[in-house]
Amino acid sequence: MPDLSRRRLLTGAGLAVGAGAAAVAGAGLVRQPEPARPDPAGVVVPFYGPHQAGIATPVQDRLHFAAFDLSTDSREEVVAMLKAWTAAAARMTAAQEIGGGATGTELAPPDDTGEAIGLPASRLTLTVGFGPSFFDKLKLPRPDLLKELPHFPADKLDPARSGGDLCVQACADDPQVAVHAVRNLVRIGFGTASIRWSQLGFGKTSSTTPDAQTPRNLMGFKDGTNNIAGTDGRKLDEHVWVGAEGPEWMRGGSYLVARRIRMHVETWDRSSLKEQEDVFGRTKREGAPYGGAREHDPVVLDKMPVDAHVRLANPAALSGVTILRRGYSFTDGSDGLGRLDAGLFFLAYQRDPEKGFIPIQRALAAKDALNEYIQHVGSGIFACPGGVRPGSFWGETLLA
Ligand SMILES: C=CC1=C(C)c2cc3[nH]c(cc4nc(cc5[nH]c(cc1n2)c(C)c5CCC(=O)O)C(CCC(=O)O)=C4C)c(C)c3C=C
Ligand SMILES: [Fe+2]
Repeated sequence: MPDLSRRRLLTGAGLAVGAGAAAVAGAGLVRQPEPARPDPAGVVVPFYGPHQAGIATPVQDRLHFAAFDLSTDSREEVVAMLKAWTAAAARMTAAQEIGGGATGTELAPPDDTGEAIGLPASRLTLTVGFGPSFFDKLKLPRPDLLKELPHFPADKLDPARSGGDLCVQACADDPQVAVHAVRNLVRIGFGTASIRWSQLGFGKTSSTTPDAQTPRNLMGFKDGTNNIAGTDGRKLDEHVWVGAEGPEWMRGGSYLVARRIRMHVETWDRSSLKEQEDVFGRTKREGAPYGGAREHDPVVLDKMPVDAHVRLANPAALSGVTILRRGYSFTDGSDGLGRLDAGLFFLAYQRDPEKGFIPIQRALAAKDALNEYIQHVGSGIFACPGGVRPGSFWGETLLA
């Protein structure tokens, strides 16, 4: 017998589908989340807080990232959708079914699609961002720092995998939980926003937990060694969280750059170990920087080849420029030419893209030895607002 939280109630998520999200908000029917239930397995990441979860949160194993386009220029409809999304997100991240649940009445489609019934929260986080076109479509003032990214040499961006008015980053330790969350947000958004492109990811390629073992990317190298730790409040404040310089709704938020980077793994696999290590300036097995013996030994730039990836991207080479990386590997089948469509879905959070991704990518695009083996094929930039308080909704201070 389902508990009270799973019984059918008249709710925002249910009404948003078909009747339109605006009707939900107007009628004030968005149900607030229930008090958190005991979490013996420690798998619930709190949804509310000064920052959105999913940025400094220890990186989960799986990703489902989705970029959406608005199908309306009505602010009221977008507000209604964001209210319904927020209410659903608060429930899904606590392993609660949304709306009237997955098995409400026989006579209507269930509010919750049901594939997460019985699954733990799996550390699900849902993080929302607004792209530059969101502001243009809704005639809202765009934050000064949210500009379309410049073109970088060798970019081969596919418009069908780039841009988007909004994005949702769903991360969880169980892929079914992440996919369920995005699917249900898509369903709620029907008529207001639709998916433009999406990306599944696995095998996190960046760690934000320095004590944990550093994960490896599909080139076989440890990735995330020199990253900002999610516990390093000073560095997060300096490089990731927007402060008083931003519009109020962005305080405690961050700018997200997403890049779908294809790896030519077949070419890579035919290169010598020496060539592979020279490309990064680190050893393959240990991940030690050239000139050092252990993974976390200090990076000494002039011990590395001049075009080594790490030498070019290290803050010491770029007047201190630092980002928080949160990428995932992907393998999306093959390309019809006998090659895997595999690579890195690169996600980076920063306080200011002009002092983060952009200068690093300019340096890498100009002379990174890695360029022979990769190609940037998708791109997006999004302003992720600060955290959500109980009773508020994603972007409230921007839109309300
Ligand atoms: C614009 C930013 C970056 C892009 C794009 C990027 C792509 C990319 N990186 C790897 C693999 C590794 N990157 C490593 C370090 C590293 N990379 C960036 C930035 C971008 N990478 C930074 C800022 C750093 C840290 C540099 C430092 O401070 O020393 C490493 C080494 C291990 C580590 O520190 O994480 C690897 C390996 C790939 C495969 C890739 C594109 C497909
Ligand atoms: Fe890198």
